[in-house]
Amino acid sequence: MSADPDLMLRPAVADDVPLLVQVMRAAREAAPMPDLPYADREVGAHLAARLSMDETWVADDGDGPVGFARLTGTWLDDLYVVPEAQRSGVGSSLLDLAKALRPDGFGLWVFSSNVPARAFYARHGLLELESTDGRANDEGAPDLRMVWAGEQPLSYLRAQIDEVDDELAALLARRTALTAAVQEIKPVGGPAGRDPEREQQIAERIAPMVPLLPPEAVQRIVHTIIEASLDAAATPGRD
Ligand SMILES: O=C(O)C(=O)C[C@]1(C(=O)O)C=C[C@@H](O)C=C1
Repeated sequence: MSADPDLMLRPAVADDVPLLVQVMRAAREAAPMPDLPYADREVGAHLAARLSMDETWVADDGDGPVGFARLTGTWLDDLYVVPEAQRSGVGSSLLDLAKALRPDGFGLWVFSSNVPARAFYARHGLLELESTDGRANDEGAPDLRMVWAGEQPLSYLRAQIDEVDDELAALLARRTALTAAVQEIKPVGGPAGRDPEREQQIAERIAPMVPLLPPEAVQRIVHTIIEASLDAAATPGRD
């Protein structure tokens, strides 16, 4: 649907903050997501403090804010539209603005339960890249990281792959060192003398944490890592 012709997108000012708190609260209460775990005063103080650090944009229909978006350098941290103005193009206008302001792409977190918001972002070309059990967010509710991969999506996604590969390399280094340490106290005699039962337990324990891979694939990866680590531990002068 096309947006209200009177709709204006403008940078937020300090006077907007109390109304933005109301927009956020109304939007959250109407959506299938956890309640906001803060008082209005705390939300207002946070938004006010972020005004000078982030880019906060208000969607104003002439009678005041009906939605707003808050962008950091790489995240769309808030995008809220009051229930009465939803499905009228306000959210799309704010999201299009975010894309124009961050042509290299951005990420956002959405609660897994918020199926309408996930569908809205998917319709606008965002990808779901990661899910969590919610332990790390203030609401303790499962969430998803979605990204808009920007105008050069291959570059954006490759940069994300490089970041994850750095983490994988660090984990691989730690794990290889642990396999070598176990060999010091309980030699299995190199790749030939492995403990298949223990390796099976490891693969079965972690497979559910990698739902996008079949359990057999996780098992192959675990075995490959252990084999290579045992090889390295048995090869003098590698470290
Ligand atoms: O847990 C052990 O007994 C180990 O030797 C460690 C380890 C591993 O790296 O996880 C290595 C070889 C065995 O086949 C099983 C597991």
